[in-house]
Amino acid sequence: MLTVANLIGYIPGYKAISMSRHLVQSSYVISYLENGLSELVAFTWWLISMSTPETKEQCQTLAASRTYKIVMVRHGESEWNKLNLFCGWFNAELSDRGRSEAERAGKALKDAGYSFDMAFTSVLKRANNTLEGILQQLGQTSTPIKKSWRLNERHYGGLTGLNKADTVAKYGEEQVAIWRRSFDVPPPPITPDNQYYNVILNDPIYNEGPHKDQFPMFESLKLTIERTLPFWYDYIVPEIKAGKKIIIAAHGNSLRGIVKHLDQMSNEQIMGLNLPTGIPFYYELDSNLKPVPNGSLQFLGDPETVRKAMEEVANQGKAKK
Ligand SMILES: O=C(O)[C@@H](CO)OP(=O)(O)O
Repeated sequence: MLTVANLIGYIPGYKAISMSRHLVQSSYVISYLENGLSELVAFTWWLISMSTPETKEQCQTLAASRTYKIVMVRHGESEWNKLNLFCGWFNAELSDRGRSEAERAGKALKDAGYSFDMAFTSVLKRANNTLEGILQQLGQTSTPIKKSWRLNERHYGGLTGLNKADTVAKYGEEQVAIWRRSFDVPPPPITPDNQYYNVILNDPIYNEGPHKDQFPMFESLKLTIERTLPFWYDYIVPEIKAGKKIIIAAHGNSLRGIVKHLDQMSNEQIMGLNLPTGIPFYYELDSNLKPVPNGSLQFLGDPETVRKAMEEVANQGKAKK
């Protein structure tokens, strides 16, 4: 009788499948999928392999022991970081230092042996150009890139364009710290008299969303997470689970949202985290996308450089000396 099993058994290269049940393991399915052979054949094979309780258990054990490494990087220094201005959704350029940071990040990733199948970034050019700089160093400029406003920096509302140290002088360090790092206290909304109101609202980078009716006028970290996590689940998680090696080039606060989620940090814990510009970090996640032991937030940089760079970001919200 011509069954699917027999049929597969007669396809050269797949004969072994029907000869030995021991060979039927999910790792073979994964490797065949990764090698680009017919997904249909691999899927049929998987269906057959799942038909015995032992192999089903083997599959489950193998799947559960699989880990995933993902890399994230905050963009290099922007022109507005350099001027110490609240930037948010304004589309600032990278500074010269920012471009060098991107180049250095790419070199560090190359030296550590990284390569990527897929990249994610915001619609803001400081993150896009950082990613391009990294991919250039890796010799991987044809890596598919998915951009989304959901990975943007938080919208800094009425603070957009203000100097951080001047804002400290006017409102005090404590208030500025609350605006910058509290979990759910938003900055005041941006209003039409702000010179960047129309520049941001009518920027063609937002043609694909968000819709004008839902365009944010301010965002706390909580609100930022509420629009970043749907993108994480809908677009990033499926690629991670498909075994793709991914990099996310985004922003201080959109990445703090992802870090908070992955590490299940409390609202208080996340307040203390300042991500440095242009220093890549990675996570190693288990099959439930929870960090494995020692798998959370590992920077690719020497600890002293990372510490100083984090301190520099924290100090942007302090009074001028
Ligand atoms: O101004 C901004 O958009 C962000 C990041 O540059 O600043 P902060 O570190 O104050 O959240």
